[in-house]
Amino acid sequence: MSKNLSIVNKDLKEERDKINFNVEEFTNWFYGGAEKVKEKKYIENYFLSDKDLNLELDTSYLSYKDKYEEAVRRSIVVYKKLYKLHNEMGGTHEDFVKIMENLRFTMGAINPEGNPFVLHFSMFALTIMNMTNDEQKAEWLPRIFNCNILGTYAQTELGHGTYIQRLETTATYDPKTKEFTLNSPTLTSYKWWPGNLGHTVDHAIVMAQLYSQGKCHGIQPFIVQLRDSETHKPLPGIDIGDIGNKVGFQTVNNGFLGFKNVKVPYKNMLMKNSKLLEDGTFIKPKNAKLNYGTMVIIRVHMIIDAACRIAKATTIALRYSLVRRQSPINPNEIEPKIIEHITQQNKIFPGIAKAVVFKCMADYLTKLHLSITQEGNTGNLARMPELHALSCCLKAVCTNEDAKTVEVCRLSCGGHGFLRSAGLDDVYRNSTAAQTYEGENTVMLLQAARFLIKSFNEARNGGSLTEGVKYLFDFIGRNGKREIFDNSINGILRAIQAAAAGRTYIAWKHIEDDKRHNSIEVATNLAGVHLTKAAELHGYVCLLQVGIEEIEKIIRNVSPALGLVFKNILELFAVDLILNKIGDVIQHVDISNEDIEKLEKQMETLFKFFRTSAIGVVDGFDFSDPIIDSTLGSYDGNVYENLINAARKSPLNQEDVNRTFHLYIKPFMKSNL
Ligand SMILES: CCCCC/C=C\C/C=C\C/C=C\C/C=C\CCCC(=O)SCCNC(=O)CCNC(=O)[C@H](O)C(C)(C)COP(=O)(O)OP(=O)(O)OC[C@H]1O[C@@H](n2cnc3c(N)ncnc32)[C@H](O)[C@@H]1OP(=O)(O)O
Ligand SMILES: Cc1cc2nc3c(=O)[nH]c(=O)nc-3n(C[C@H](O)[C@H](O)[C@H](O)COP(=O)(O)OP(=O)(O)OC[C@H]3O[C@@H](n4cnc5c(N)ncnc54)[C@H](O)[C@@H]3O)c2cc1C
Repeated sequence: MSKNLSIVNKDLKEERDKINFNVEEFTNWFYGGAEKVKEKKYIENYFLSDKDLNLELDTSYLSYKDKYEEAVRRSIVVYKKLYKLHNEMGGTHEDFVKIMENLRFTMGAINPEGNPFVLHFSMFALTIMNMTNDEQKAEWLPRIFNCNILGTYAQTELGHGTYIQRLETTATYDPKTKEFTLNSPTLTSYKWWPGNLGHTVDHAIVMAQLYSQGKCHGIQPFIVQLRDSETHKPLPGIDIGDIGNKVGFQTVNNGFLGFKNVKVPYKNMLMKNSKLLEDGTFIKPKNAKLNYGTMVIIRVHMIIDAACRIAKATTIALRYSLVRRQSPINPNEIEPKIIEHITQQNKIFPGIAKAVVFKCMADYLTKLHLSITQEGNTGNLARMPELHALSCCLKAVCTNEDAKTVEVCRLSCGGHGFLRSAGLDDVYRNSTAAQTYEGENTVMLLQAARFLIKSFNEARNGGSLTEGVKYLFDFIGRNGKREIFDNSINGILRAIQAAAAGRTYIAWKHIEDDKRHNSIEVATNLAGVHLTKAAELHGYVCLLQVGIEEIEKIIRNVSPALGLVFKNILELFAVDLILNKIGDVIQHVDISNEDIEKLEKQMETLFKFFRTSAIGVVDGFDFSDPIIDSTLGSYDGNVYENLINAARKSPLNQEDVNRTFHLYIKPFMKSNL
């Protein structure tokens, strides 16, 4: 990639000269303030400038094993520096969090196919922080923080990932020895998928069915040592390894794990929620789903990951579209920048708007999570179901949109988008992995739909509803009449709400009708397609509603010029959404053909306005070149130079003639067949 940032492609420079708002002001909003931006830049540079990382090496050309080993090596360089920087900054917990938050994105540039330690610093540490009692915290947290032990979160098994109630790993308690014995009674009970498990970590949180006093007490978390701390050899009774090549995440070292009579001490069961007395008496938690808490936290975090992947992909696609020229629009004119083709705008602009609205949602959900967790810490668990439903719903809707948008961005780059050097393939692979991990998206939508159906029943019976689903009252209040469409942002919101409520009603009615001949469970299964559609529409309602509220606040706090850009972005998001969901809207909203045509025209007007702001917004996402890591999306826009330079680095181009010519091709050509 070209290094000389001063020589910016002239087409791109011309675009930047026309930006009519303060890009830095946008960046400050995106990262939560000028101070945070400064920190981000400092931390990013602190790590990425380290020559020991050897970022010049294009790891995509390495073998599976070499990729893993290089990812481990680079990660250790980073983590050593992390502790050095942490000390320099003052060594507080807040400092550590600051560095980790920024490292999340920087790590993507260092290990593009995944981080072999990611589970240690996320799900392993979080589970120990949130599900242990005070003695356990004192014992484990310092060792985790100092990396004296490394861990992962081992829940999924060969036979079960979704329906975790049926996990088969057993932990049987013996009050005489005060130990649990862990076993994998079947092949399908082998742990399968946990990240970093294969060869990297030596500990794991293992989710296993607890047996005590002859009874099964459901799945509980245990801290289990898997490998010897000196030799790293698997401990007796542990069968462990890597699960092999995958669609992506090649360096995450996802693993398998089987237990044969592995002894675990009493104190290693995480006891914040469920408790087991030393004599083997089990004490139920206040809510059995408290043991699912780590999954909820990660689902909340996944919304900002989705926003950032979209931001990265649209940055690449837009910068490329502003320097690539092809196909004259008027036959006698010069070839335009491909962004002038309106279909190209339609591919990229709504994606940029999604990144912004998802970021608003991520901020909202993070605050909600914090406040509901604080309530939980005082023993009030009333809002747990709401948080669960919302995090499931948005995890699914945002990662589905993320994968779709990233793929559209790749397509918008034509042939060059298919090159690895374009930088879109790892983003896509990470997006598509996110559709499955931390709860498969259909399953997540069905969880959200459970909440919607409950709320619908509540609304019909005149009960009370949480804020986010109050629109169900409006639907019921209309008594079968359709919502009348009006072409304003709030009109669009009401239309999507009517579509979501209408689809919830269809699903509800489907269940009620089927219940006459079937059990409620069978009836619910038969309504599944409607339920997922209802949950998806509900997710869009939440996004638009939060988008409207947050962007109104932003507009009050930023300069008028940037305010106009935010207004434009919000409208883009809303109009794109309603046009994409028009089939659902027509079913429940009185909307005419003229209204739809007006919306389509409005979209064109919005594109026209956004045409000049778009580059400012993607520059404002502030991904530095090493983070973008793209021949098509670098800041200087010197796409063609970048492409040829990257091609020259192909291992095949390091010699004029490849040995296969003499070995196979020449003899074949001379053989006269
Ligand atoms: C530059 C750009 C770069 C940007 C990117 C940057 C970084 C990204 C990089 C890396 C990514 C980071 C992380 C590393 C990657 C991967 C890690 C992956 C880790 C995993 O992949 S780790 C395994 C996750 N594995 C799952 O995710 C399993 C899914 N499966 C379940 O989650 C459950 O199994 C469920 C819920 C389907 C059924 O569970 P069940 O059978 O026990 O429950 P049941 O259906 O009976 O429901 C009974 C009642 O409980 C309620 N309920 C349920 N859950 C609740 C909760 N949590 N809170 C409150 N209530 C809850 C229900 O709502 C219902 O309520 P009601 O009855 O009132 O309706
Ligand atoms: C990259 C990656 C990293 C991962 N990391 C970890 C990790 O660190 N630790 C860990 O423990 N796990 C991890 N996992 C496992 C992951 O959490 C599970 O794969 C995921 O929860 C889906 O479960 P499953 O594989 O059992 O899918 P399944 O549930 O078998 O899904 C298969 C199909 O069945 C459908 N289906 C299943 N149940 C229902 C239902 N109730 N209603 C309707 N349809 C249904 C699904 O929609 C899907 O179409 C990871 C997975 C991936 C891909």
